[in-house]
Parts: sequence; structure tokens; C-alpha cells
Amino acid sequence: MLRIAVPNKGSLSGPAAEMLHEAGYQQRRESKELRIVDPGNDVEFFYLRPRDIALYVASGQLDIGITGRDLLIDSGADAEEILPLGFARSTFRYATRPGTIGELADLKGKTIATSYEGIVAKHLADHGIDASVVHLDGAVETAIQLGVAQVIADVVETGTSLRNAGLEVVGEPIMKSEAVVIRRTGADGEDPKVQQFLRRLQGVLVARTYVMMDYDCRVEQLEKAVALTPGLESPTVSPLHNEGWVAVRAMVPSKEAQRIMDDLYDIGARAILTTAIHACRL
Ligand SMILES: Nc1ncnc2c1ncn2[C@@H]1O[C@H](COP(=O)(O)OP(=O)(O)OP(=O)(O)O)[C@@H](O)[C@H]1O
Ligand SMILES: O=P(O)(O)OC[C@H]1O[C@H](OP(=O)(O)OP(=O)(O)O)[C@H](O)[C@@H]1O
Ligand SMILES: [Mg+2]
Repeated sequence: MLRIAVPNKGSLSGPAAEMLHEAGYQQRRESKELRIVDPGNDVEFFYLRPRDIALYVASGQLDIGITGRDLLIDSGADAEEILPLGFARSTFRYATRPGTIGELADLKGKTIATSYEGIVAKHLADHGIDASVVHLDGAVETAIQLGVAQVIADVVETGTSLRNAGLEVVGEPIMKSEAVVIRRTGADGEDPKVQQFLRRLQGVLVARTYVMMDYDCRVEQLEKAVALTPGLESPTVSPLHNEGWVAVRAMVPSKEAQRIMDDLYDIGARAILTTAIHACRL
């Protein structure tokens, strides 16, 4: 039975459970459940603190886990990313009061508050900057106002928390993060159970980012039309009853669907439809 770690709280937990549900796995019914078995899929889910997941996976007790890339790197655990999942996207950045720090080198001698000591210590060491790091559990933005630090290093998504605290970012992002599937470093990459799990999640990712597009066009316009909708491998082209016309079917990225429909219309395609993809295996 495949043993999988899933975040039990925080920004990762809702979207992770939703993705697993879309991939056909049973999920817990209430947030106090710490472990469930899905016998139909031969999988056992353990609901753990996101920050602990890399450690459990590195220990070899659990086969794979879902966590944040930033949490994985911060943990220093012997685990590696095998599939990015596209949710809980964020950057990790230094921030301070406007006008206090111009560039990275100005961090020298400062005290930096963060919940991600591992990432910050490594970044400072890589840049040869000698600064102190103070660990806080959360609400790090308030540390400057309360005099615990002159600088913070924290997760930034919309920037609202920084603005509300009257802070501005310093330098470029230290890293970009999103939810990722991880496994123990060097674990068997061919394990069929793991491969099947990854294919299911990849199917959800594709279903979320592509739509199916159908349209009719004149045979003379087919090459131009196919250039607009090349599909993932190649579009399906079927004859229509009306001579000189064909029906075309191809997957297109959802974000580009409206532009592609305009372009197809301009070259004479008609009856252009898009439909959602609910699941797929590529
Ligand atoms: N506002 C946010 N937007 C996107 N991702 C976020 C946000 N806040 C945290 N994350 C991501 O969530 C993961 C941290 O999850 P964790 O549960 O430890 O913290 P949290 O979501 O801040 O929850 P809490 O602080 O309430 O426990 C990291 O990968 C981080 O990048
Ligand atoms: O750029 P934003 O969109 O404002 O998002 C970033 C904020 O979200 C998270 O905080 P959370 O609400 O989880 O509280 P915490 O700081 O206690 O973890 C993170 O730690 C930042 O503070
Ligand atoms: Mg938080």
C-alpha cells in the first residue's frame, strides 16, 4: 500500500485535498482525522504538519508527500521534488521599513526574523553576509514594529501582509515556491504505484490547464487552422458531410482559448466550441 503524507493545516491543505479528490482518491471527512485508508486505490494518507512532511518522507516511513518547495528546502531533509503542483505559489523575500536597506549587502550586522531559518542561513552564507537570524513561528511582519528584528524574511504572495505592516521588499526573491510532490532522495523512480499516483495528479493538472476545442473549417484553411491548434500530439481531423469541410478537434491551453477562437474565426472556421476536460492520462 502506498503511504502518502498530506498537509493537515494551512495554505496547502485545502488545495491538496481538492487535487487528490479530483484524482479519484478518498479524502478525510473531518479535519481531526490524522490518517485514512483508501482500500480501493491501495493508498494510505497521513495528515501531517506541512513543515514535518519532508522529514517523514526522508525517513523512508512514508513513500511520498505533498509539501511546499520552500518547506522542503528549509527542512534540509534528504528528500527531493518530483512533481510541481501549481498551487500555493509564492515567493520568499527579505523585507524591511522603507529607506532602511538599499541592497542585499546592507543586511550585514542586522537581525533577520523568519520562520524559515534554513533558507535564510543558507542564502546569507552563499552571499557571504554576516547577519543574525531569529526564529519566529508566524506573523513575522510584526517583528520589526515590536523591535525583535530590523529585517524579516517571509513568504510573499499578494504583498498585502507587507503593505499592511508598512514594509517593502529588499532585493530579488530568495526563491519561488509552490506545492510539490516529494520522495526520499534516490528512492526507486520506477515504483509502479508511485508512477500511477503521479500520472493521476498529472491528469488533474492537464485537465485544469487545457480545454478541448472543436470547430469546422474549409479544407483550404486546414493548414492555417492546425497551426493555431496543433494539439498535444496532432489534432483529429474528420470529414464533414458537406464536401470541402472538415471537423477538427484538439486540446488547447485554457488561458489562450478565447484568442485562438478569435483567430480561427478570422480564417473562416465556424461552430467553434470548447469543452472542459474532467480527467485525462496523456
Ligand atoms: N499567502 C500564501 N500564499 C501562497 N502560499 C502560501 C501562503 N502562505 C503560505 N504559503 C505556502 O504554504 C506553505 C506553508 O504552509 P504552512 O501551513 O506552514 O503555513 P501557512 O499556510 O502560513 O499556515 P499557518 O501559518 O496558518 O499554519 C509554504 O509552502 C508557503 O509557501
Ligand atoms: O503576500 P500575502 O498575500 O499577504 O501572503 C503572505 C502571507 O501569508 C502567510 O501568512 P499567514 O496568513 O499564513 O500567517 P503566518 O505569517 O502566521 O504564517 C505568509 O506567512 C505571509 O505572512
Ligand atoms: Mg503562515
